[in-house]
Amino acid sequence: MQNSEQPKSIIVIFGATGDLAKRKLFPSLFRLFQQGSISEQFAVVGIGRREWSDETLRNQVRESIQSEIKGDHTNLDEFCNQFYYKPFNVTSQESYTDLKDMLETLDERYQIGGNRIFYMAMAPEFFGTIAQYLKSEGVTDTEGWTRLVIEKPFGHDLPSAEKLNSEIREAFHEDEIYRIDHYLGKEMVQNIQVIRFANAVFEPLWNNQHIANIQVTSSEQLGVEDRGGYYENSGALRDMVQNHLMQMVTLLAMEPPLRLSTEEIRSEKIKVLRALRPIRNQKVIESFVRAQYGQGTYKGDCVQGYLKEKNVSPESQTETYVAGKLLIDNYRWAGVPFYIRTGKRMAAKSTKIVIEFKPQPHNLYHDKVENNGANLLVIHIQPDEGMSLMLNGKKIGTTGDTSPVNLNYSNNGIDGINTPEAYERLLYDCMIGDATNFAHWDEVNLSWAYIDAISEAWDEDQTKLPSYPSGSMGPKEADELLQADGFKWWPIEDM
Ligand SMILES: NC(=O)C1=CN([C@@H]2O[C@H](COP(=O)(O)OP(=O)(O)OC[C@H]3O[C@@H](n4cnc5c(N)ncnc54)[C@H](OP(=O)(O)O)[C@@H]3O)[C@@H](O)[C@H]2O)C=CC1
Ligand SMILES: O=C1O[C@H](COP(=O)(O)O)[C@@H](O)[C@H](O)[C@H]1O
Repeated sequence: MQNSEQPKSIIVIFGATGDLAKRKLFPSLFRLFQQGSISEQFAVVGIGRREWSDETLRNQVRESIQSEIKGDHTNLDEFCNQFYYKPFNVTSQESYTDLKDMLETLDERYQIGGNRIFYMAMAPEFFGTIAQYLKSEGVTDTEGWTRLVIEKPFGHDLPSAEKLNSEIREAFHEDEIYRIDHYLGKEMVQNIQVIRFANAVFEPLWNNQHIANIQVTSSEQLGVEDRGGYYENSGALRDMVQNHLMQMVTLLAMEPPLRLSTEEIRSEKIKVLRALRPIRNQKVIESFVRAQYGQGTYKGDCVQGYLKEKNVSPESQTETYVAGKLLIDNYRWAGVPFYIRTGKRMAAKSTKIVIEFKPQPHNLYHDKVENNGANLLVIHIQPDEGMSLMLNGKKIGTTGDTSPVNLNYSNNGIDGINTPEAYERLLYDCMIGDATNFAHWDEVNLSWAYIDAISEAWDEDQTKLPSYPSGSMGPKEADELLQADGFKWWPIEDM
């Protein structure tokens, strides 16, 4: 990645002693630094309660980079020396005055011009308090720009998201708020728009005349690991569907924006969410399947079911798997189901989008093959990145039969390097003030409204949660969801 603009700013990380900072933020900042994508006029201030010194934080940053980034570590010391640490409890108002003084000193030292990013890498219950103290104690009062980066989850449901939003809006304008959805930083998620809007062959077919259904799968092999406490209050619906899967659906379904500006793109995505057919009560039960992983296998080893995981109630009704059918009530998509599914402890770690085109009105080859293979466009989000187009060709030989042909394009080998980490792009976008790949409040609001109706129906439904064996692709109920419409899930493991 080569960026022409070299933004300068102080990045204040609330939660710098935590897991996210260590695994994602420090390595991403280092990559940007190494590429020259951020100017040398930057400083990072880490905050946590631990009584660390600047030196302790710098050592942590160094270790995190050495373990996360293989290869070139040139300029690592230079990079680490621009990190500073301030221990305080974020609920203590007085500490913000010291923070303000510290930032002013660093601003002067590195000639940053008052630009500040406040990154909330902490539990969400602190977001509102931090934002309010940043404002009341004058930390946001600078000559330059100030931006707030908010990690997920953005609320637990619509009312809590509204409350959080109104708290942070007292201190920051909407255009200063960057709500992270790390899927929006993934290479191939960003490529959805390009595939659609830069190819004359796809856009004319991108509608209910030609598309039979769209399937979005994001499966994981890992279980909840040590996040049982968080996951018990979340479940797959809130953890993955409300944000990542809904975002992918909006990108697939949106109309072409007037231009590629943040406002125009967001406006089209919001229209998709507004067009979602609302579902309640029995309709939820018919359109959405939830399930929990049971005992099974993971990479050949026997693993326990969800109910035996750490910090999980043995009676838990929390879903670790969701499959659902969304309908979008507009001219383009009337009658086209968007099927989504996500789960933990599934057969593969994979995120893929399959666009299944309608069959031709008449099969000229009916005397040789009853049905030609379906034409599929597959967008490979991860772990492999690329796309493939499943067509039909003539079977080699004299029979004249048709046979499937797979046109495959893979990003993976192109530059011989991995594509940038999602966090790397998103941090850079925030520094240059590009909010396109962050969620606007209206998107969050509309997706919570849709999700809340599902959780309400599930809360009232007394039926026992179906189980699926760890290492499988989910429960049979998810297959039945598509069979009822005459479709099937396309296998994602071997596409
Ligand atoms: N980890 C990940 O991969 C992902 C995390 N997220 C989100 O990012 C956020 C952070 O997650 P994660 O890093 O895993 O969490 P951790 O529990 O690892 O870290 C929490 C951080 O908050 C700090 N902290 C807690 N209470 C206070 C306080 N009162 N005052 C000051 N600092 C405090 C801790 O510092 P100390 O202990 O020193 O006080 C620590 O640095 C969460 O919102 C999570 O949902 C989102 C996606 C992925
Ligand atoms: O946001 C989350 O995403 C991860 C999956 O992310 P991916 O980039 O590895 O696909 C998921 O494991 C986690 O539960 C969820 O909070």
